[in-house]
Order: sequence, then structure tokens, then C-alpha cells
Amino acid sequence: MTPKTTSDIIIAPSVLSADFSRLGEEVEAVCRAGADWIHLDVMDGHFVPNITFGPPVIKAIRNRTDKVFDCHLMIEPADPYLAAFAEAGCDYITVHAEACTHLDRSLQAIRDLGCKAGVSLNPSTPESVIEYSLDRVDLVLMMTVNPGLGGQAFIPSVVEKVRRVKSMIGKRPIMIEIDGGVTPQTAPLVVSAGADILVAGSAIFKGGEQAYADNISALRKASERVREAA
Ligand SMILES: O=C(CO)[C@H](O)[C@H](O)COP(=O)(O)O
Ligand SMILES: [Fe+2]
Repeated sequence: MTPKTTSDIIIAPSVLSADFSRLGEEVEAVCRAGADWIHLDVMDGHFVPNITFGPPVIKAIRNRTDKVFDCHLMIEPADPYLAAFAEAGCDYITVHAEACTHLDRSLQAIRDLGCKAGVSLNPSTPESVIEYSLDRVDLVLMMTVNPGLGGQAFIPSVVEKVRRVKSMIGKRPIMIEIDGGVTPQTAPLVVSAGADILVAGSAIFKGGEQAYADNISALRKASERVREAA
């Protein structure tokens, strides 16, 4: 296998669009198909209008792969549950800025648990809310849909915000992750604005297991063309 370079785009399939009755098998299938990370959408029916799964389910699928478990917490409050997600085997834990009264404290708590700390911004949240916490951040997850559901349409106005966050980050070792409505058509827009990681649910978990590799490769090719041209 060719070693990854720092310019490689990371593809993180969101299991939100997987068949939950076969979650372990779906994780294995998408890893075989070329996934880099596994994106886990945790929803509480309070911060977002949907409920998914929590630490016990993540723990149950942790032994299916050694890929990075990228946990996107759409829960409010988040702080009381951070330790349980770390113990379940999450590598990155991302909280929403909108759901944390003391964002700085939540980010430090994630790092104290030995995990990488992510912060997510809804499409309407200005990037200024994270400006003074960047020294505690490993990843900025920028929502390109309103959180809570898979299969929604990409919101193009976020692309400019991605560009601003990239410039705000400067030389800090912080990755930008894009989540929502990512397809081979929309991926080039965010990659050219500075995205490092692409989350995709409905664009990957479609067409049956045999199509996952082609779906991932379509996203990778669309992104790499942009990076090569830059
Ligand atoms: O965080 C999310 C929703 O809140 C999901 O990660 C996201 O929507 C992925 O699904 P799709 O690629 O189908 O938009
Ligand atoms: Fe997500």
C-alpha cells in the first residue's frame, strides 16, 4: 500500500447511512472498501431532532477495525458523557460549540481523557466562536447541512467560512473536516477551500456493499484532482 502523504484527503464514512441491523459488518465492509476513518454520529433528540446511538454501540463495533473512530457528538450537555465515549474507544471526540457553555473546558476534558479534541460549527455559527480556543483544538468539523439527518443538500455558503477557518488556523496542526451533503460534486468546493477530511454517509452507503469502493474512490478522485491542481 502506498504510504499516505500529508496532502492526502481523509475519507470518513458516516455510519448514519449504514444498515444498523448489521452495523459491525457494515463497518468492516466500508473499511475493506477504502475508508480511512469511521465517523460516528451521536444524536440525543434534544440538541438535534433525532436519536441514534451511544457508547455501548460504539464499544460493540470497536473490535471490527483499528481505523480511527471519529465521534461527532450532537448532544447537549456533552461533558457528562465524554469519559464514556473515550472508554468506548473513540479516538477523536468532537463537541458542538453551540452545545457547550464552557467550550474551552470541554475541549481540555477531551484531551485529558487521551483523545483528540474536535469542535463543530453549525452552518449559521460564525467561526469567531472558536478563535480563542484554537490552542486546545485538533480538528474543526464544519457542518455543511444542519445537523440531525443524513441525506440533506450541501449548503454552499459554508465554503467561504471554510476558507476563513483555514486562514484563522494558520500553521497550527488543526485539521478541517466537512460534514453534510458531501458528494463527488460538492467535495472539490470544500477541498479547494482547505478541507482535510470529508465525511459522507449517503454518498458512500448506497448501491449495496459492492458499490462502496467505487463510491469512496469517486470522492477521493474528485478531491485529489483539486489538490493536484493547487
Ligand atoms: O452529522 C451528520 C448529520 O448531522 C452526518 O455525519 C452527515 O449528515 C452525513 O450524512 P450525509 O453525507 O448523507 O449528508
Ligand atoms: Fe456527522
